[in-house]
Amino acid sequence: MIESAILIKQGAEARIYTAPFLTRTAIIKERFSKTYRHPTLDKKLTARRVTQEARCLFKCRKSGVDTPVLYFVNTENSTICMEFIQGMIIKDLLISDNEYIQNKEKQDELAEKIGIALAKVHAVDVIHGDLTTSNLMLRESNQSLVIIDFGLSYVSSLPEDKAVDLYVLEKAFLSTHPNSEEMFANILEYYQKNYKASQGILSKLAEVRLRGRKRSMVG
Ligand SMILES: Nc1ncnc2c1ncn2[C@@H]1O[C@H](COP(=O)(O)OP(=O)(O)OP(=O)(O)O)[C@@H](O)[C@H]1O
Repeated sequence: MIESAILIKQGAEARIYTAPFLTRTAIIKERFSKTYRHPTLDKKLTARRVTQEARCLFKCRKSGVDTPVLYFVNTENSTICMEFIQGMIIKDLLISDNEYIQNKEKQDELAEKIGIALAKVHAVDVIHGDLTTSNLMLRESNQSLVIIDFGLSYVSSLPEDKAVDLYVLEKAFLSTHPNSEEMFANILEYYQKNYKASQGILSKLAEVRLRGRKRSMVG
């Protein structure tokens, strides 16, 4: 890792650093090896994951979703270098910013941005894989909604996969932000308005919810 990099997060799968990049600040995400895996297999799987994350990030950005700009990828040392987003994490906004907690109009504005961004992601068949309010940010400069952390992303055109993506976000919303049912319903409304193929996905979402409820009753 470059000398001036500062470790900001040590996760289960990756370390996240900030580091200077030309005249800017970059985020460097370094995946580390899993010691329980055979070294050759591990190297191959880690390289595949790094490539997949970079591909999905790039695919979304190319189609008009605001994501960090991809600076470079190095599969040899399993790192992705990308733009550092100056802004607020949506989870923090909804937990500690009174403007958002109390103002329905502000929440609706945010729901529209999230719904439109998700519609664009799914329209190019990217499944984010880890949609939570921690992986959504608002850019400080222009208040644009930015999607981060494509670490579990993959490409699929299946309505079922898109529905599960939405379900994961719904679960995250309802478990992290009390009384956010209306806001999440608005997100889905904007998603639907901005994505022609959404009908089948929303029907699948109803099925996925039902399965989730049955599972939690058994468990
Ligand atoms: N491009 C970015 N700009 C600004 N901050 C970022 C960026 N990428 C990541 N971060 C910060 O680092 C944190 C961890 O990044 P990321 O979610 O990509 O890693 P992770 O280890 O996969 O985390 P998680 O456990 O949430 O899956 C984010 O929650 C965010 O605070």
